Amino acid sequence: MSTETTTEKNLSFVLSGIHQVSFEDRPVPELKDPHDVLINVKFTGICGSDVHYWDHGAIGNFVLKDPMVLGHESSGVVAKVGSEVTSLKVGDHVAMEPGIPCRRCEPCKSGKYNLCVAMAFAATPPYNGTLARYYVLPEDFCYKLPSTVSLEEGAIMEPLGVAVHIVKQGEVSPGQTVVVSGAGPVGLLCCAVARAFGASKVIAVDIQPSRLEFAKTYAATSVFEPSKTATPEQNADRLKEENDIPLGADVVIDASGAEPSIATGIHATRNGGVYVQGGMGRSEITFPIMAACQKELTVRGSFRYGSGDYKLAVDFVSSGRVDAKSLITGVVKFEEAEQAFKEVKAGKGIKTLIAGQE
Ligand SMILES: NC(=O)C1=CN([C@@H]2O[C@H](COP(=O)(O)OP(=O)(O)OC[C@H]3O[C@@H](n4cnc5c(N)ncnc54)[C@H](O)[C@@H]3O)[C@@H](O)[C@H]2O)C=CC1
Ligand SMILES: O=C(CO)[C@@H](O)[C@H](O)CO
Ligand SMILES: [Zn+2]
Repeated sequence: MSTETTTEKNLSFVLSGIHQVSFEDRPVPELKDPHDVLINVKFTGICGSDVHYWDHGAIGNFVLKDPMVLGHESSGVVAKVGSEVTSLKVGDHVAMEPGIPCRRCEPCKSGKYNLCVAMAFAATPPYNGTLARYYVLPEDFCYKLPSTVSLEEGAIMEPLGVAVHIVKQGEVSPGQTVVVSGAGPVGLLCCAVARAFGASKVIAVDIQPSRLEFAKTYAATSVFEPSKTATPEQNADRLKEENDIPLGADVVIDASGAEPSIATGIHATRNGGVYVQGGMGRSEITFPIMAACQKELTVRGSFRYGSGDYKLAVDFVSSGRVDAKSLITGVVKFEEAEQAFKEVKAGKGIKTLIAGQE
C-alpha cells in the first residue's frame, strides 16, 4: 500500500497528441532552489494557445513531442517555501507568472526578460504547464494577492499582464484615441488598460456582435463591426468617420491575429501613430507596408510580459482600475478540464477557469 496521502499527489491534465488528453498522477515537484516555492494551484484560465496545442499539437516552431501538462494562467496558495524565501509564507494567495527566464542572456540583462533566449514557459513544449495540483516557481515570479482580490481574479493576471505589455508597447498616454481590434479576453483587457493609462476614446473592433456588446458594457467607449465584404481601407475609413477621428487613431492594437484586422488597423492609424501587433495568427500575411512607410508608423510587436507588468496588473485590479471579475464567465471542475477546452474552442463566454484541487 502506498504511504502517500492524497494531498501529496499531483494529478495533472496532460496533452499527449492532438485531442489526446488524460489525467496523470505525477510526482509532486521538488523545490530546486532555496528561493523556490511550491504552489497549490487553485484556478487556471484557458488561453487560446492552450486550445491551439490541444487542437493542432503545435504553435509555430513549438511542437509537442512528449506529453505535456497544459495551462499557464494560474493562481494558487503557497504550500511550501524554500530556505531563503523572504517575500512569501505558507498560505499566501498568489498570481503565478508562468515563464522563467535564464536571467543571464543579453535580453534578460538588458531588462527584456520576456525575450529571453532560453525561456522556460509553462505549457510551451517542452515545459509542463500549471494544470496540476502543484507547481514550483521562484518567489519573485509569484505576486501576492491582497485580501480584496480573489484567487479567481488572480488567474486573470496572466492575460492582464499580456495586455499591460501591449499597451506599454503602444506608449498610450492620457487623452489619446486607441483602437483595439479583437474583443476576446486579451483585447478587452487592452481596452481596460488603455483607459487606465488615460486614453479618452477606446474603440473596440470585432466581427462577433456578441463580443462587441460585451465590450460596450466593459471598457470600450465605442465599438466597430467591420464589414466582411469591404476592403480594409474602406473599413478603416468608416471606423474613422463613425468615431469622429478623421486623421485616424493615435494607437492601434491588434488583439485578433486576423489578417483583415491587421490591414484595417494599419489604415486606421494616424500619420506618425503607433501600431502594436499583439494577436498571434498566421505566421505570414499580406501587409499594407506602403501605408506604414508613408505614414511613418511605429510598428511594434508585443510578446508576453516583462519587468513590472504582472505587478501593475495586480495593482490595477486591487485598486479597482481594471475589472477582472466580469471577464470570468465560467468555472469548471478540474475533472471537466477537457469540456472547458471544447467550450473555449466553440467561443462560449469570455474566460473559462478550471478550478484546482485541495
Ligand atoms: N502577444 C502575446 O504575447 C500573446 C498573444 N496572444 C494572442 O492574442 C490574441 C487574442 O487572444 P484572446 O483574446 O485570448 O483570443 P480570442 O480568440 O478570444 O479573441 C480574438 C477575437 O478576435 C476577433 N476577430 C477575429 N477576426 C477579426 C477581425 N477580422 N477583425 C476584428 N476582430 C476579429 C474574434 O472574433 C475574437 O473575438 C490571440 O491571437 C492570441 O494568440 C495571447 C497571449 C499572449
Ligand atoms: O499564450 C501565451 C502567453 O499567454 C503565449 O505566449 C504562449 O506561451 C505561446 O506558446
Ligand atoms: Zn496565454
